[in-house]
Amino acid sequence: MSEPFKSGFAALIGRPNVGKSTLLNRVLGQKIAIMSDKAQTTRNKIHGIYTTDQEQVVFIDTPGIHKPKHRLGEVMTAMALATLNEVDLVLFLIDAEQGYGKGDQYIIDFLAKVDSPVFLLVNKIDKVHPDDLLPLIDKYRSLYPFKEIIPLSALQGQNVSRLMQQIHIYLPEGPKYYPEDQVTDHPERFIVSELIREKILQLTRDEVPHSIAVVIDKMKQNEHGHLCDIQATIMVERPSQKGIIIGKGGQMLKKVGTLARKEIEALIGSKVFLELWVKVDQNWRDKEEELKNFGYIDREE
Ligand SMILES: Nc1nc2c(ncn2[C@@H]2O[C@H](COP(=O)(O)OP(=O)(O)OP(=O)(O)O)[C@@H](O)[C@H]2O)c(=O)[nH]1
Repeated sequence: MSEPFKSGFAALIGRPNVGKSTLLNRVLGQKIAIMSDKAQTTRNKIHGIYTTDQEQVVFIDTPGIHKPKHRLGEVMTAMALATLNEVDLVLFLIDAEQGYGKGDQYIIDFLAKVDSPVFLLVNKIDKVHPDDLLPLIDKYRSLYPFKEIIPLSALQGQNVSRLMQQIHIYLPEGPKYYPEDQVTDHPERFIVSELIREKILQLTRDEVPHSIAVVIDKMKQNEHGHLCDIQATIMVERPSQKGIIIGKGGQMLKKVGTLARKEIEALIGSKVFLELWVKVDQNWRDKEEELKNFGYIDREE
């Protein structure tokens, strides 16, 4: 007799930069979540969907949990907590090289309020000596009753299949929530805005903080589906940031546009006409209305 089909939702949490997007991409085998070596690139939840003959795991890539510094931070933190209590499994990712830090204690305090089973995933083991790994694991084990502790490397792939085996064990019996060829339920618009944001962060290095947002004003395919017309606004907090993003003679914005356009074309499979604008709006992060516009708060609330 064949095993029953299992399915469920797994939330990926951890401090910024521990490798959540890298792990999600490794498991799903393609670029869905946005990767960057900078903190806080993933703002919204991204559902990555992993389907085999035996199971379907819907991954929720929550934004890095951290002490809120402004209104946006509070909203993100509240969203993350709500998510953790809804899911079947919480995957708490840490960076083996960075070791234990205050940010992790903050998350562990959160976990005390969560009923879902929690795995500790010790990532980036390719960067540490095995002798340093055991004391680190002992330290975390003393802080929280993790159901499983799995050292792995999201980048190189070590132990990722073991992680998937353990996830399977903990999943409840359930239906296929999504068709098996679907890997994300996120609207293309969101992925497009994240791709543009990623390019800006990559090209401007540390000159532009993470306080930028990209809003897609228009995204329309022409009748024959050969060309997609996209207009997007990059929101910054200060005129100096606007200057950096536009660059000398518009060079930087042009570069951002070219790189983003190529990836968007690959994503949607048609030619893209991309127009970018930059707008200064001080303290947009603190404005409730703006948060709603960006989709961080439900309009119904
Ligand atoms: N050496 C090594 N580097 C890794 C590993 N996993 C992730 N990284 C690197 O760590 C950096 C951050 O990875 P991300 O996947 O963007 O981290 P994240 O947790 O999604 O970050 P946020 O979106 O900011 O929360 C990138 O430069 C990755 O290449 C790993 O297993 N080994």
